[in-house]
Amino acid sequence: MNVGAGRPLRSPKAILFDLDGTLVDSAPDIAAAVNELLASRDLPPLRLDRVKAMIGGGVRKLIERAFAASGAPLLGNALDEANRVMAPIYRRHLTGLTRLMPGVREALTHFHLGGVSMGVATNKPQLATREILLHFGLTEYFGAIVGGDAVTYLKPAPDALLLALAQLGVDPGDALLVGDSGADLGAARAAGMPVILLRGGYSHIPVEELGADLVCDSLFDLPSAMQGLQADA
Ligand SMILES: O=C(O)COP(=O)(O)O
Ligand SMILES: [Mg+2]
Repeated sequence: MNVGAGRPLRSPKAILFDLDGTLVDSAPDIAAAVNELLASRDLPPLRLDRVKAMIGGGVRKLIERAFAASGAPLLGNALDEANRVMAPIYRRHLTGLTRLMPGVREALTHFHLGGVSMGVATNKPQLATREILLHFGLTEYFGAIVGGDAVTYLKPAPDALLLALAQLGVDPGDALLVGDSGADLGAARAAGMPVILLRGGYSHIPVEELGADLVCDSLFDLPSAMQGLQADA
């Protein structure tokens, strides 16, 4: 565990959540969007597990990885153009196949009742993020919702986390990030926040190997895992 991480890990003033792979299992919708884009270029579909490993770096990075994996890498203007074509496709595949990750409502209710401020900091575009949270009736839990297009640099840069915390009025040292990937880990470290990573998300590296302050099986376990931390941790 990181020095100084103990108190905000046990009783943070604010918790920021990643979206894809943390609050929602959105990979089936994202794969549907990617495969529709690939089909429009006469390329065969990618399997869900392959697309999962491409999620977490924003939509442009997803497209870049998908075309590279399909043997048709895109660079510069061609990637920009594919990104433009993807935008309306992506918006049609936000909630049809997407489900909440286990324990989301329980964890959000728990922290809400405990007076903890909450926000979302994701590399997914802002409007898509809002639409998904609205679909699942979760918007009201969050005092800040920051998407990847609301900041200059995506996670692992700290920008989205710092903007969300500024909106919540909480210092990074009093807050905690819950995520599923190396991008989340990097962003939290750059922002000076402790980080809990969940198993079962979209990290292509086992989360135990990423160096988080704590690793949990799911959001079901999060409150008890936090309470179980030693007072002097
Ligand atoms: O759009 C993505 O790459 C997913 O973003 P997230 O894991 O930061 O929510
Ligand atoms: Mg994620």
